[in-house]
Amino acid sequence: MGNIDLDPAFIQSTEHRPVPKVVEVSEIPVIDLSGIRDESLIISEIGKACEEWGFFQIVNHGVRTELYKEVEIEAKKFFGLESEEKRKVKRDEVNAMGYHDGEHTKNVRDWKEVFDYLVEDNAQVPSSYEPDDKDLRTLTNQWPQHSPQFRKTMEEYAREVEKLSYKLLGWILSSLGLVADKFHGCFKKQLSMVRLNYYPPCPFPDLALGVGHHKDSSALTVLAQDEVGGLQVKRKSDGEWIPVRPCPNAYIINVGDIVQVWSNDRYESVEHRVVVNTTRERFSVPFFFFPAHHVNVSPAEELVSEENPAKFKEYNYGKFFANRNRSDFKKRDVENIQIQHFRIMN
Ligand SMILES: O=C(O)CCC(=O)C(=O)O
Ligand SMILES: [Fe+2]
Repeated sequence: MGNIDLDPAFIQSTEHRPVPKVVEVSEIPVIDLSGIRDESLIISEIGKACEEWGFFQIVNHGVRTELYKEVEIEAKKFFGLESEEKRKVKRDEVNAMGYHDGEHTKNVRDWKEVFDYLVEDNAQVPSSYEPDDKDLRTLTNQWPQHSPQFRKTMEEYAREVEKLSYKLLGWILSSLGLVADKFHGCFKKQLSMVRLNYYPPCPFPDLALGVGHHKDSSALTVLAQDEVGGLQVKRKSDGEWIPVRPCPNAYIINVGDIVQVWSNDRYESVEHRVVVNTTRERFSVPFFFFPAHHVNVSPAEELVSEENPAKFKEYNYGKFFANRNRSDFKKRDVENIQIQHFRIMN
């Protein structure tokens, strides 16, 4: 039966038509963290996922579902305010915390609005990325005044996810044969922050992205997403963009640049991006587990040997952070700093 003869009653709407090429989607692993499970099993599943994907989802993670629901409610209320109200807590060149609607990833503007806050308020960071400039400045949280509940909810949420992050880091390090708390001290006076992301519907989803392709500079990231979907991960095996299917009450965990360096390249910080759509707004909440500014990052000595020399030179996390937050690279059209710049070519 040719198309011309087809009774229109058969014709599916565009979104439901089968696509000619069926892409086989393999999913990132889902790992069950329930306390009754054998910890060594959890560790080996995490190790395998870090090696193969750099991404995994976790369920039964212990963070209360109702608490995250409150975060979502407060985030929706906040982004629904008049822009004049949101701009009262706008971040600026000096203080990187607060509201922002013009973020760029790799010099292209992202289709999103964000609100950032520190897990440990205040935090010290280098004033400039120049290696010889020893000046520090203070980052401070800015809280919107429209709802007394906002700050309380966000602070409680940050504390819960921070606890989870230490556990996850411990398991990741154990899977590498390292002592679980080897790097815990690096997070005293941490720069960790929570970001509320709001992606409005976009009339040009084929032209713009919610977040352009990037890798996280964190040790690891703990991300909550709603049921809309949009996050895509670059599959290590073939470089295909694979959607991360929303899974109720799960967190998405990804290896960040710091774990890549600590692991001496065993675990890679994998590229990801966010696509937008024309009809549905989307919310997501990443927790970036960042060390203190004075921490110098280099491969764990246990993972370096004559046969397996260090793949990275040491770098200072504070300077890396300051470099990422430079206000001049958009204008100068240069690439922002990457751990690749510290790679040792053997
Ligand atoms: O919204 C998401 O799903 C991911 C956002 C993200 O990758 C980021 O903010 O670094
Ligand atoms: Fe990211």
